[in-house]
Amino acid sequence: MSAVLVSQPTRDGSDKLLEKLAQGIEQAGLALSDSTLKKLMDYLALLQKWNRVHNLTAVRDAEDMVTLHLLDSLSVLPHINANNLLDVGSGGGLPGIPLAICLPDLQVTVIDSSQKKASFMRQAKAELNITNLQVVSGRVEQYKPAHQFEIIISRAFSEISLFLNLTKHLLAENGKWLAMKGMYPEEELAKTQAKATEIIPLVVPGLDAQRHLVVIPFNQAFHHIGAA
Ligand SMILES: C[S@@+](CC[C@H](N)C(=O)[O-])C[C@H]1O[C@@H](n2cnc3c(N)ncnc32)[C@H](O)[C@@H]1O
Repeated sequence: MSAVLVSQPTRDGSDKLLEKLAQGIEQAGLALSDSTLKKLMDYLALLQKWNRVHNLTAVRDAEDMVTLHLLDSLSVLPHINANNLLDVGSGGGLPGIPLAICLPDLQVTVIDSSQKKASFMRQAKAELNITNLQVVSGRVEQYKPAHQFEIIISRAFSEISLFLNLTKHLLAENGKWLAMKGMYPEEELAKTQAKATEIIPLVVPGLDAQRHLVVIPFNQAFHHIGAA
């Protein structure tokens, strides 16, 4: 009797992506529940789906999205200690949406001047039921919210000095700006009189490229900007 070859059931792509995400989260020293991981995966699937038609991000490969978008966004998680946060120029929701998913007690506002990107973020909020997420469509320098923010963050938005200037009316007096950067941003820092109190190297599992988080408290920047 000839041997019967029984093939292993193949894991579908979403299993592999979930495994990659779970491993990265563990390597980053973060502890997230299974339901949070699932929501992050649902967000990724939605981003991929919309990206096919609406060109929300240049990163197209799903595995790259796990590293370059989810794990990169979540690398700042240990540095978020606030009640509310504004993510400026959030695009497809990065880093704001992953942060909102992982920190349900944090009120997250995401703003983008592109209607198309804001529509996607509204869809993500509705489909994934992210109740602590507010989506604003418009230019941040014209944004007039009812309250100021304890943290204003941006990734791939602008040089540090412009980021501070466009958002100075939005930061609470005890608040801080967090600028997510690649290489140590020596030139950008030289161009602003605002003082970064910390420049924290970020570790993104699976990524060799450098990442830095620039921390600028309100009281280290406001007077310089105001005087400019
Ligand atoms: C390079 S994308 C970065 C998107 C996202 N933060 C990321 O890391 O993938 C910059 C985003 O900033 C938005 N943007 C540019 N100027 C803006 C402004 N003045 N106010 C609000 N959003 C702005 C653009 O529409 C774009 O989506």
